[in-house]
Amino acid sequence: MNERLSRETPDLDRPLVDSASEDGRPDGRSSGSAILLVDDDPIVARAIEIALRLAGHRTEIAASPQEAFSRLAREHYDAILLDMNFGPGKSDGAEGLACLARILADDPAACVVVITAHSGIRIAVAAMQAGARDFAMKPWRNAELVGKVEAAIARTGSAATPAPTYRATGAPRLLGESAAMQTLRALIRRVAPSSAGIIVTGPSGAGRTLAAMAIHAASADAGTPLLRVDLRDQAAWRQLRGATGTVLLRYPDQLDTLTQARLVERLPPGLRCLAVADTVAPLSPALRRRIAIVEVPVPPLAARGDDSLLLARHFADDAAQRFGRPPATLTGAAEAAIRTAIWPDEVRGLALGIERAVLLSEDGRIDAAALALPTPAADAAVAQDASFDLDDAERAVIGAALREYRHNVTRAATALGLSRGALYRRMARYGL
Ligand SMILES: Nc1ncnc2c1ncn2[C@@H]1O[C@H](COP(=O)(O)OP(=O)(O)OP(=O)(O)O)[C@@H](O)[C@H]1O
Repeated sequence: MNERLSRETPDLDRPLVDSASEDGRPDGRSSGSAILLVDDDPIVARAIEIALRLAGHRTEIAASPQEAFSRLAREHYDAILLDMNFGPGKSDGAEGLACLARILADDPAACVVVITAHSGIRIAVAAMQAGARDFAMKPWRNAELVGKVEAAIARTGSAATPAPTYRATGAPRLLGESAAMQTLRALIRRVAPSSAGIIVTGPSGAGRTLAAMAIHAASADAGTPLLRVDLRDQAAWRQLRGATGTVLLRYPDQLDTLTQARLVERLPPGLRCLAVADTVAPLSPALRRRIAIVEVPVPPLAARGDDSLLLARHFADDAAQRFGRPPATLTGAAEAAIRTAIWPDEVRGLALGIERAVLLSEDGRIDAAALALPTPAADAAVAQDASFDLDDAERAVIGAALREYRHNVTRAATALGLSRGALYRRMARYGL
C-alpha cells in the first residue's frame, strides 16, 4: 500500500460510518448537506467522499484550489472540507491557507473545515485563526470527521451573521489567479465596506458588472437588492426616486454635461452609488464626487496571463452541466489557441466561444477549430487591409506583440518601446 495512503487514510475495512454512540452525536445524522471536498489525492478524496455519502451528504471533489473556486462560482455548498497541502512534497500549508483566505474573502460566512497531517497542528491553528470553523487531523476517524463537518454546518446555520453575505445574495465570484486579478480583488476588499461612490471601468464584457456586484456583496448593504439603472433610458430614472441602499448606475459616461448635472440632483442623499463605465474621463467633477470617488479598473483579458485558460475550463464545465453534455475537455491545440487569442467582447466573448463549442461537440472534446477563432492569417490580412489606417495598424501591431510575448504586458511594452501604463491604455482603447 502506498505510504501516504497508509499514513493518512483510515482503515477502510472498518465500517465507514462508525456508530453514533462513538462520538455522541444523535441519530438522524443524514442532514443531506452539500459539501465541497478540496483535496488533490484521489484516494484520500474518494475515502472521505464515501464517508460523507454514507452519512447522507452530497459531496463534490475539487482536485485543486482553482477547481474549487470554479465550483464555488457555480454552486453553493454548506461546507468546504479543505486539505492544506497540494502537490507532492508540500507540507507548509501555504496553499491551503491562501485558498482559505480567498474563500473567506469572497464569502465571510463560508463554513470551512480544514484537514491537516498529524504533524500540522501549527497549520491547523493558523487556519482557525484565519476563520476556519474546525480542523481534522490525518489519519482521521470517519465518524469524527463527519461529526465535525456536521457540527460546523449547524453552527454556521444558527450563527447570527452581522450582515447577509454572498450566501444570501448568491453573488457570483470573480475568477482568475493573475497578478492583475489579485490586485483587483484586493482593491475591491479595501473599498467595498465604505459608503463611497465607486466606479468600475474597463472594456465592455471584461467583468465590470461582476466586479460591481462583488463590491456590493462585500459591503454593508450585501443581501439587499442591488437596484440597476441604465442611465441612457430616461424612464429608468424613475427608479431613483426615494431609492435607498445601493444603486448600480450604468453608462454615466454617455450622459452630456447637462444630464450629468440633473443626475447629481436626482440621486437621493444616503443612496450608495456604484457605477459601470468605459472611462471616468467624461464625468463632471460634481458627478465624480457623488459616484466615482474611487475608480476600480477591471483589466482586459489580454493582461491576465493564463486566466483565459482557467476561465475557459470554468465556462466549459459550466456549459456541459447546464446543457446536459458530457464533461468537456480542451485539446492541447485548443488550450494554445485560447491562451493567444484576442477575444472580441473580452470574457463574455470567451464564454460564448466555449459554450458554442461545448454544444457542438459530440463527445465533449473541444479542439482549436471548434472555437472558430480568427486565424493568424486572417489577422495578417486585416493588418494588410488596414495598412493606411493608423489606428487599425497600431491595434494590429499591439495585438501581434501581445501574442508574441504570450500576453506578458511588461515584455510586450518593452518590445513596443512603450511604458506599461501606455500599453494598458492602448489595450483598453482598442479592446485588446
Ligand atoms: N473574472 C470572471 N470570472 C468569472 N466570470 C466572469 C469574469 N469576468 C466576467 N465574467 C463573466 O463574463 C460575462 C460578462 O461579464 P460582465 O457582464 O460583468 O461584463 P461587463 O464588463 O459588465 O459588460 P457590459 O457592461 O458590456 O455588460 C458575465 O457572464 C460574467 O459572469
